[in-house]
Amino acid sequence: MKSPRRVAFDVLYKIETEESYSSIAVNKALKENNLNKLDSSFASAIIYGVLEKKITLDYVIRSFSSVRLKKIETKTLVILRMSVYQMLYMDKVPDNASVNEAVQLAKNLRLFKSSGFINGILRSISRAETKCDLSKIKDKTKLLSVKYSVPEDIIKLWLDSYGEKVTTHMLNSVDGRPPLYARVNTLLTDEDTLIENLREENIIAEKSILENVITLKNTGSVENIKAFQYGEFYIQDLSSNIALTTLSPKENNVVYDVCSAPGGKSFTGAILMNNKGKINSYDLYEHKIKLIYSTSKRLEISIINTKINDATSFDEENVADIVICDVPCSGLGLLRRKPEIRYKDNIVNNDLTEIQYKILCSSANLVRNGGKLMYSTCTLNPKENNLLVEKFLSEHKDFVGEKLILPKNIKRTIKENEYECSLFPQTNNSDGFYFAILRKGD
Ligand SMILES: C[S@@+](CC[C@H](N)C(=O)[O-])C[C@H]1O[C@@H](n2cnc3c(N)ncnc32)[C@H](O)[C@@H]1O
Repeated sequence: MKSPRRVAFDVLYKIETEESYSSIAVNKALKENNLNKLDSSFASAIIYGVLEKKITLDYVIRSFSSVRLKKIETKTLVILRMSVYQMLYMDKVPDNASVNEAVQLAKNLRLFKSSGFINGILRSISRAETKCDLSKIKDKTKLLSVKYSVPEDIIKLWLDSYGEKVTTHMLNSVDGRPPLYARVNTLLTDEDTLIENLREENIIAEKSILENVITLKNTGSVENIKAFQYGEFYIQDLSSNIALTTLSPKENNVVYDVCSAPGGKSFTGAILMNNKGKINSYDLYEHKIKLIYSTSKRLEISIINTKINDATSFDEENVADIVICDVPCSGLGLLRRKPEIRYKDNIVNNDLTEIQYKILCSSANLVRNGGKLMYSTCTLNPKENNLLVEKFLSEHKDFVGEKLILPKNIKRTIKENEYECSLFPQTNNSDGFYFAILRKGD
């Protein structure tokens, strides 16, 4: 059986070399290696911690290494990061233990030449009074980047777009595991009964700041929970729930959800519509469409029709009361949930805006006169959000921004047009998210 450190190493090496998603790689590795609860949480803490703190850890390694970071081969670097992470952030692990374990791991991986190098660097870090000395960094963007382990181009984007106060609050909130939110399926149960049922299964379930959205802890694998199997809830972040509650679809509406998989916004729409009316849920990929179909069945939702379609064009004859346009995006609002996203190349200067704009324009043709169009992303980048919607409104004079009435308890972080809202993790404890609601003139 593999040790938790070895499992953590395998996952981190895989993410580093194959661009796997952390949550998928972690769940798979924990299941395959049959680690007990304690070892699983130790391995997960190292994996997520190293991913979150990679830039900071590399800064420390660079300060103590005679070899340039780029010249250190990947397996050795991963072992160094794991050990430095334990020394810097895991108080319960004595430095000596983390160094010895790192050297042993290197030997187990037959990295005999590197084990001396690893031992040397780690021993000097462990002896140093100040392990991470940021005082030498004079540039503000670089300092924030190393301190919070977020690449400089993202820091620069946020400083320029949202200012220093909002950016530092956001950076302070991107570490650690985010809350796990679940939407109550009020077609089948109510919030209090579901919480009680979950507590009977030893799950810590609590109300959130939004009605019918609860937080879950101590779940283990969600698919094994009885209330989940009975269709009484599904996992959906607070941010999407805020957007859908604000959009407020009504019974007997016709709704088109043009980029819908895995289906969260369609399900919440159907529940708010009391399973009366019609929702067409489109997506580009068949395997993703199948997921919507199977979850609808579990939730006993009958008004969703799934269709494969490229949302840059439609051949629908009928128009809808509401069109939801939740486009593919750079995902900068998800740094807490998927820490590895931040290190992708060109995440800020991406070329997604072209397809996002195309999808928004083709979706606009599906809205009836007087109907609503919601544009949303899970990113915090004005180019994909505010500026794109501003351009749309300037080129589509038949649409106007609709004043948003946010649900009770939900607070804005920055001043924006009244038809749009950027949600920041530090304010409502949601993922970062953006949505705008536009109405087509009668
Ligand atoms: C942000 S996700 C949607 C999440 C979904 N609305 C929810 O709440 O569960 C974006 C989706 O757009 C789909 N997509 C990407 N390009 C597309 C296109 N050209 N046409 C339709 N769907 C597309 C992706 O497959 C992905 O499922």
